[in-house]
Amino acid sequence: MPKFAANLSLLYTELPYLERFQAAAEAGFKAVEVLFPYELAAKETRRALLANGLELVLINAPPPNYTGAEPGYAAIPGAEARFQSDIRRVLRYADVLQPKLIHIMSGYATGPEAQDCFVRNLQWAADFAPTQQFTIEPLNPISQPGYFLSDYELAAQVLDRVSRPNVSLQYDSFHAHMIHGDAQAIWDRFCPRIVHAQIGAAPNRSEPRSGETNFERLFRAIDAAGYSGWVSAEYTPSTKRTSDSLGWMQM
Ligand SMILES: O=C(O)[C@@H](O)C(=O)CO
Ligand SMILES: [Mg+2]
Repeated sequence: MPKFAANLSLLYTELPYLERFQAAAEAGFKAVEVLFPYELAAKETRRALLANGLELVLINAPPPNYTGAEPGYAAIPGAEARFQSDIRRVLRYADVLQPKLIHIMSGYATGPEAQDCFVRNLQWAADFAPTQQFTIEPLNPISQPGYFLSDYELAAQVLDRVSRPNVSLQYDSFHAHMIHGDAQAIWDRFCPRIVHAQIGAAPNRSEPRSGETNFERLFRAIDAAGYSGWVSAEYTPSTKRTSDSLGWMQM
């Protein structure tokens, strides 16, 4: 079975943020991810990680997203200064939190100029922080209309042009299914360049087992690919308590 991590921005939201770490550890998770840990000082999140023996897999850049601001500036021509100052801020958090990965969000944009800008900005971030591993993640246009990185082919093209060893692909079974209609086919095609995976059923983004993706088959394929990264549970539980939604881990 793959190594599962818990996304604490979507799981355990029935609990206050700092209590989610203990709940995840009690459920057996050894690693977590937090999309936007910027509302609290980094040391608060660090304390919660240490107290519960948890590794931090991933945070997102830039802050914030769910509060209604733009989901990134990386592909927006003219916003380079904003992009760079956001990355510097995220790296200050990363100094304290030591996330394995930072997911850089493209923002809303379209066309060849946006792609050129995205490539340049990713190269800048990769060279500015050469020991940090970065990811990009295609998001589906129903959940994120107008988001630049909305396709895995496009992500592969961008990564080829960026050509930096510390910028790679983040796979999300929910988005992959919503974009391309088949999460498994996208895993099979792009797995050699995937350094981080997230899972959620489609189309309703609830726990694996429901929906149109065959997760038993997907987990077998992840193992067969020799993938050694984390597979993060990033879904909205259909149950009141997240702990009641974890049956899929025993598949
Ligand atoms: O899939 C998602 O929505 C996330 O992984 C994300 O980073 C968007 O904020
Ligand atoms: Mg995701």
